[in-house]
Amino acid sequence: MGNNKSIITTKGLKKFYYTDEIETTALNNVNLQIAEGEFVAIMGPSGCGKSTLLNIIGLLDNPSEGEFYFYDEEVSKYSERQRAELRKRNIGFVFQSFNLIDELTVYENVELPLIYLKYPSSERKQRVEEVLEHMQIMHRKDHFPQQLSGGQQQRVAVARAVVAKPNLILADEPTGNLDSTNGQEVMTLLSDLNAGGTTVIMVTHSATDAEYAHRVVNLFDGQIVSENINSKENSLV
Ligand SMILES: Nc1ncnc2c1ncn2[C@@H]1O[C@H](COP(=O)(O)OP(=O)(O)OP(=O)(O)O)[C@@H](O)[C@H]1O
Repeated sequence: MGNNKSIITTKGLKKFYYTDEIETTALNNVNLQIAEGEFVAIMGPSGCGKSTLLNIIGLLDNPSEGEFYFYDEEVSKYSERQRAELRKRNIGFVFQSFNLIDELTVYENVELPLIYLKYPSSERKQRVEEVLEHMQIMHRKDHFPQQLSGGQQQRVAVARAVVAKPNLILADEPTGNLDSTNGQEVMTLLSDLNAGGTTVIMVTHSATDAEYAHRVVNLFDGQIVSENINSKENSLV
C-alpha cells in the first residue's frame, strides 16, 4: 500500500455550476487525502459529483472554492495551460468508452502521449512495443480500434494511459462497457500497475470492481459520507 507521501489533498473543495442562473452544488466541502501507491475507488449514486471530483483530481477543471494540492503544489488557481503541463507528465486516463482515436492504429494511439511529451522516436518505439507486449495486444498493433473487441480496446486504452509512466492513473467506469470476463482482466491490469507503484483512483458503480481497491470513498450529494478500507481477506488483490 501507499507510503505517507500525499499525491492528492483537497481541503474544503467546492464546485458550483451555473446554468440559466440556477446554481448546482456538485461538490460541497470535500476533504480527501490520497497517498502515493494507494488504489482508491470513488462510489455513489448518479449525480453525486464523482465525475466532477475526478475532473478536478485529473487537472481537467478547477474547483470553485477550497484548496487542491497535487503533491505539494496548490494547483487550484492554475491556468488551463499550467494544468495541462502537469497533467501530461503525471496522469494517465482510462475511460468507460475507451476514447481511442478511430483514424489511428493501435500502435499510433499508444504512441501519442510520447509524441506530446517530445520523446525521441527510437525511445518511443521501444516504450510502445514494451507496453503493447505487456498488455498482450502486440499482435494487433496495426489494427484500428473498430477492428478490436471492447476488451482489446480497453487494453489499448490502458496501454496508452501508462506508456509515459504516469504517477497516477484515473479510471472512470473502466469496465462499464465490458462483459465480466473482460472487466476482470482490465481490473487485474489496473491492480498489477498499482502493485508496481502507480497510484490508481477509479470511479465505479460496480461493487465487484471496488473490491480491487484498498479504500472506497462514498460520495452523496457532493459530500464524502463514508469511507471503507477493504481488508486483505475481502480484497481481490
Ligand atoms: N457542466 C455542467 N454544468 C452544469 N451542471 C453540471 C455540469 N456537470 C455536472 N453538473 C451537475 O453537477 C452534479 C454532479 O454531476 P457529476 O457528473 O459530477 O455526477 P456523477 O456522480 O459523476 O454522475 P454519474 O454517475 O451520472 O456520471 C449533477 O447535479 C450534475 O447535473
